[in-house]
Amino acid sequence: MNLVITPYDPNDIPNEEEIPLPDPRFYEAVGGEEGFRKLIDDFYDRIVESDIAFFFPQEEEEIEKIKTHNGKYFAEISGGPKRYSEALGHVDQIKMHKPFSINEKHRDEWLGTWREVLEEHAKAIDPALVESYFRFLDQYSKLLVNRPRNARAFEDLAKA
Ligand code: HEM
Repeated sequence: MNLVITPYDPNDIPNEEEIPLPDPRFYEAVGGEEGFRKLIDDFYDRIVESDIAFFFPQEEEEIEKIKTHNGKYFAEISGGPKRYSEALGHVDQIKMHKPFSINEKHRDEWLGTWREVLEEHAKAIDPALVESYFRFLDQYSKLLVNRPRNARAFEDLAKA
């Protein structure tokens, strides 16, 4: 499987409506509810150990909530049940991510973490399905970068 992180270019941001959703067969291919939950568990377990851990709560209980809540979103976009939108309606993810100052390095780390998870758990799946999921994340994450790369990071300011 070929999971490509395309470079972030502030002058070439995709239109949200034009980003193709992942192939809806991805959810079942990865093992439905149980299989998908394993992906999500592994993703957030790695995130809290990653270079972007500072964005996320560290308490076990809070991470559990995030796994359950955010997992519904990622399952839904992959062809799973529409539990996220049933609970919340339409959520503007760009607005939702505004409180977090995300730069392109953070995006790389976030996508790199997903790539590790997929390479580990989705080895046996049709690569085209996995690639369609990753391509969505790669494109959509460009909309969530909201801070220039060379801006002083919050974590640096906190250290100063
Ligand atoms: C670019 C790197 C990204 C960073 C650093 C990031 C960071 C965060 C943080 C800190 C939160 C709040 C804590 C939490 O609930 O998890 C969050 C929530 C969330 N993120 Fe991201 N995110 C990124 C990319 C994405 C992408 C590409 C998507 C979707 C394709 C996404 C979907 C979500 C969702 C669904 C939530 C929960 C929103 C809600 O409260 O309902 N994130 N993200």
